[in-house]
Amino acid sequence: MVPTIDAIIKIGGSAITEKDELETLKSSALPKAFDVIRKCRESGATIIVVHGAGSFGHHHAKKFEISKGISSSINEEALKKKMMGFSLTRQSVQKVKSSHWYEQNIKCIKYHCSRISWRTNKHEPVGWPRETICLLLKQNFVPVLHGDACMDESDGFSILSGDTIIKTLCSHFDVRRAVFLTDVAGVYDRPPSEPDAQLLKSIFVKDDGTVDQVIGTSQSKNDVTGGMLLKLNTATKIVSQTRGRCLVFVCALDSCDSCNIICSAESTEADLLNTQCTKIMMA
Ligand SMILES: Nc1ncnc2c1ncn2[C@@H]1O[C@H](COP(=O)(O)OP(=O)(O)OP(=O)(O)O)[C@@H](O)[C@H]1O
Ligand SMILES: C=C(C)CCOP(=O)(O)O
Repeated sequence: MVPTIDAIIKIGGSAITEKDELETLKSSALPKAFDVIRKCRESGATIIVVHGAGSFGHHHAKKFEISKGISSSINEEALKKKMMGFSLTRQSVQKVKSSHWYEQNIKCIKYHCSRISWRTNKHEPVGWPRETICLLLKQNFVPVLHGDACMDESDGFSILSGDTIIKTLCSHFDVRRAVFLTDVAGVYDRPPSEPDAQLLKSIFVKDDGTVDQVIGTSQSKNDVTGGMLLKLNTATKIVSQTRGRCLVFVCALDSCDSCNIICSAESTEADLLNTQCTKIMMA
């Protein structure tokens, strides 16, 4: 049986870390994330949490070019360096401390995206721990997952983003909402740092999976998973592959609307009119 998930929540690396500073958490952000998760649980929602890596993971992955995989002509010295980079990337992601998650009394289990549990081929997941996630949900735990450096069947190594994990979960489970919590209010028509950037309240996905709006994006200099562009591609794929059954939202972690967006079961257009977020849905 396909489990129904009320919401998959991405706690973005931009929201919980300083992406330009190596391995730096935003001290006030994790409590906010736990607050959101706790409130969703109190509302009775079945949720899965995926956290981003931010300044944990991306820096090492970039330095050692992990997402380029292992070239067939690589020499022994370069291979050694690559393997060290793979290991450092994975160790770095683990530093977004496991203990934080279960100390919060939310019944979360952080499930590491280990080499064995998630495998990719050409950077797309081909093996993942479906049964374990189903078992955690059945036992009323909140599975907490994250992206990582993974083994790739074609390229040796790959970088698997939490956003891609969410896309995979949405194509195998009956997910009603995917909510990306970041450090900005939603998707803007251009990078929010640019003058006159406008928040887009809605993005409509056409039958062919494309969107009409022209959206300019940028990404942090250390980002190896594509920044807002990957998020937008992921969001449109989720909406089109579920034929709009799963709604996607992008919203700020510190928005007072985030719990409403995640938990209110059937919030209407009108309910969301005054919320600061972007809703991505079928045209
Ligand atoms: N058009 C845009 N609309 C909104 N944000 C944008 C846009 N272009 C660039 N950005 C930047 O994208 C960032 C959010 O995307 P990012 O990929 O960093 O999210 P994340 O999921 O929080 O990060 P991570 O991948 O580390 O988990 C914001 O900090 C914002 O400045
Ligand atoms: C960079 C790594 C290790 C993967 C995490 O990707 P994210 O979820 O896009 O932050």
